Amino acid sequence: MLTLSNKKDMSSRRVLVFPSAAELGPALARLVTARADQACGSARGRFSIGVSGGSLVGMLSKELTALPNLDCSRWVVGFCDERVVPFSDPESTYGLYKDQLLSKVNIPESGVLAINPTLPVQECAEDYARKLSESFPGEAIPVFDLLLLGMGPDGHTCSLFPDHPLLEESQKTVAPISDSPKPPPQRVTLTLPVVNAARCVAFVSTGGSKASVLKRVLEGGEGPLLPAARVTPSKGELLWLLDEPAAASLTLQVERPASGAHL
Ligand SMILES: O=C(O)[C@H](O)[C@@H](O)[C@H](O)[C@H](O)COP(=O)(O)O
Repeated sequence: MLTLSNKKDMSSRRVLVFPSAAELGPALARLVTARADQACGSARGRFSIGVSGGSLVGMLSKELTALPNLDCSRWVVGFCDERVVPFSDPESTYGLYKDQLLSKVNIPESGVLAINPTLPVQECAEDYARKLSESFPGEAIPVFDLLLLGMGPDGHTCSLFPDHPLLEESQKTVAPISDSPKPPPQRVTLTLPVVNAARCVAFVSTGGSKASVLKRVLEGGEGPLLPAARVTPSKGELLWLLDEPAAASLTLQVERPASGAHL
């Protein structure tokens, strides 16, 4: 069983609120480059990052491609989840990153861990799990240096949806899903044991439409834990990067970092 504790001392969770998404973006870039420098300078000698779709694609791509001296030659980029559609399909998260980021920085092709969307969804998940295990040799659970996650208005993250049996997956590192409530229905996703094994997990959530679900995820409430609330890295850091509209309903203590501050 890929078991990891799901409990985390909430005092090690940081909720960081920025005036707007425009000010959050550069802070996200600083987080990524700081973690990349740290990882590349460690015995691992490389930086492994998992990225998500949604608004994160544009924000991350814009901020990273604007940096003058970004060196991605020792980066390994995986996908926290992916839609099983051709790369040329506008729904392909890889396709979007390829156009907006991967083709514009010096990440070697061998450093990009993408799905094979020509495979049926079950085989696609197995194939992606194999790629991860080859890229993280000797690790039963791949330990990413940084996972960047989004959260949908229903509290989903990766392709882990509320009340879905995949939330209980404890054997696989990557799971197929054929009944995603959010289209397209066929996807592959990292499982919670992999997400919770990461050294750092950062959610990025912006806009007033996220305010009520964020309150439930971060401050609790009735009913079962939403998928995003189940992201509680067993040893790693957990950061929530929000803008003021998304944080509007929160009453918990948050940090409001100064412009240019290191996270
Ligand atoms: O595959 C998907 O359907 C998206 O990747 C999705 O999971 C997204 O990450 C969240 O809905 C948050 O999206 P926003 O950041 O755009 O709100």
